[in-house]
Amino acid sequence: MQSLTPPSSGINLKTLIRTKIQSNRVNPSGLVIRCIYRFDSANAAANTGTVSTNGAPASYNSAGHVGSSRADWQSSCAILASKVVSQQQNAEKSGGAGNITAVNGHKATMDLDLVPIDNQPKPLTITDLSPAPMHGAQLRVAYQGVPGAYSEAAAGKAYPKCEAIPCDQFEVAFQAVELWIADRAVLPVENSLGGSIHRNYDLLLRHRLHIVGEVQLPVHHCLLALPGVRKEYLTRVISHPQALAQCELTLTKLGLNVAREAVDDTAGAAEYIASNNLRDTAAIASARAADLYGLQILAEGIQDDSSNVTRFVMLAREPIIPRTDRPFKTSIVFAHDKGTSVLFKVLSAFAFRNISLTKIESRPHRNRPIRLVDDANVGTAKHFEYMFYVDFEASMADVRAQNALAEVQEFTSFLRVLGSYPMDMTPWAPISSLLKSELSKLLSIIRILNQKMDGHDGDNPKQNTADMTVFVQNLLQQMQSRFQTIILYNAEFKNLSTTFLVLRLLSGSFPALLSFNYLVLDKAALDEMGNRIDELEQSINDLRGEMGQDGAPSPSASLKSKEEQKPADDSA
Ligand SMILES: O=C(O)C(=O)C[C@]1(C(=O)O)C=C[C@@H](O)C=C1
Repeated sequence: MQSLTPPSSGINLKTLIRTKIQSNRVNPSGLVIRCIYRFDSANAAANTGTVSTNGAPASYNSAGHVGSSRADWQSSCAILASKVVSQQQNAEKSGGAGNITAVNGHKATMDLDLVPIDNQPKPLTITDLSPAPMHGAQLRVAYQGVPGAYSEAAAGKAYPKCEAIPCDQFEVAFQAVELWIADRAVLPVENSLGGSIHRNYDLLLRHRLHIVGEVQLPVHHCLLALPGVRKEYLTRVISHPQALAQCELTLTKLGLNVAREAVDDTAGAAEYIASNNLRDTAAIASARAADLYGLQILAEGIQDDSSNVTRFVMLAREPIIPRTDRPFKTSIVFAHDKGTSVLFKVLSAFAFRNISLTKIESRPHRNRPIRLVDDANVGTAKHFEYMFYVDFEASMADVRAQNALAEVQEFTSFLRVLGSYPMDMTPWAPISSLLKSELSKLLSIIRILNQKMDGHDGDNPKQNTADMTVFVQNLLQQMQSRFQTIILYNAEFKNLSTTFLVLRLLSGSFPALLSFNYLVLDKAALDEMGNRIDELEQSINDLRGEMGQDGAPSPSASLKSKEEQKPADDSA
């Protein structure tokens, strides 16, 4: 994965490492960084010591803890940074703003009238962690990414009015809390479409923070590009790997069979396009990222499932006191010397007590990834070893949970409670309200278009054709993207009256639009919009059939018949 960090005005990993390399006189091609990791008892035995980035064997110290000084901690983070430096060196060798190999290589000059990105908070980097700043009264919440990332929104949902602190890596967010730079971290652990964010599972084990809460955030992805860029110009789409995975099918449906490239976060992808003036690249990111970095939205709601949700956990230095007066969840991680055969026994400890599991995840047991079982007759079986992460619906204050864990402990060689915390019970945002808001935006676009077509907008009656062309193209692009969103929502939309209303309006508006737009829109765009209307109508008819509704006159039939009546040379 490429790494994008904020504009070069701030101190970042690159500068930290450059300084580090110079002061240590280390040859970059054989960079060896002294690193002491902090690990659990389960990991302590094997994961401490000197790590070599050039593949040289590592040696370990016996303490199994991070060194007591800040310098020790910083050097441990230099591992991340060394990777960044090598990427940067590659980028410098290969050159070209089109490559995302540079770490936040904001070298390209900006000739766009964009929102000044320098006003945005910069992601926290290793150097910012020393010395610890004075604490204000506001809760400081670390998240991974740059402003506009979904993690920032999750931080705001978890802790309204908090001071959200952007961090360039998940690891930095963990460390920020451990070093009292931040009070909490909010990190994604799983998504309903893309699955688990494995890195954070591994980091939960490596660090000593406690899960103190969870938030589930509906993730509504947009396709963003520089103003004026059209889908046809695109040769690649960049985003966080999770976001790329969540939009895979829709991108293909949109005809975007272009290269996909993974970067560190969604908003970072948007920022990168803006900073490097990349006209052949689109980002998958939030509407807020479009606002912040001056990009236009080419398509909205492009996630493959309209109810796309990411679950984030809130982390703190201290656990919260578990309660039983509201729904709680508990997260544990365990391993066993004898491998996976114990899994059934562990899980039955919950089943017998009627405790529901909400999630189970396995990760490689990094200390002992392989277990050899020798059998003189048949040879040697090589089993992979796992750490198991389980979330269950009960509070640690609940005696059922305590008994279940006492039993689990009997079967496992390692068990840790990652946290017992209130479940996110916020009501599900009904899809119809999202759809209604999309429809009302579509309606206002149609109204503006109608005014323009009729020459009633009055603000500039002498507007020349070129201005009008750009204006209408822009509005039609917005309409297309609203259509896309509506179609995605429509599958779940049961109340069809608003949809019919809009279609009727459209059937009134389109003939005028079409007659004008034969001059200003290419045929592909028109066809695409026509197809969308047909698809929408088809799905509405299907639903109406299912619901036994009376047939209203087909809006698109009326659109088509009006279109057929249009004179061939109608270009006014
Ligand atoms: O890149 C972002 O905006 C993030 O906040 C990260 C992240 C993730 O890690 O899954 C969060 C939510 C979305 O699922 C996509 C990306």
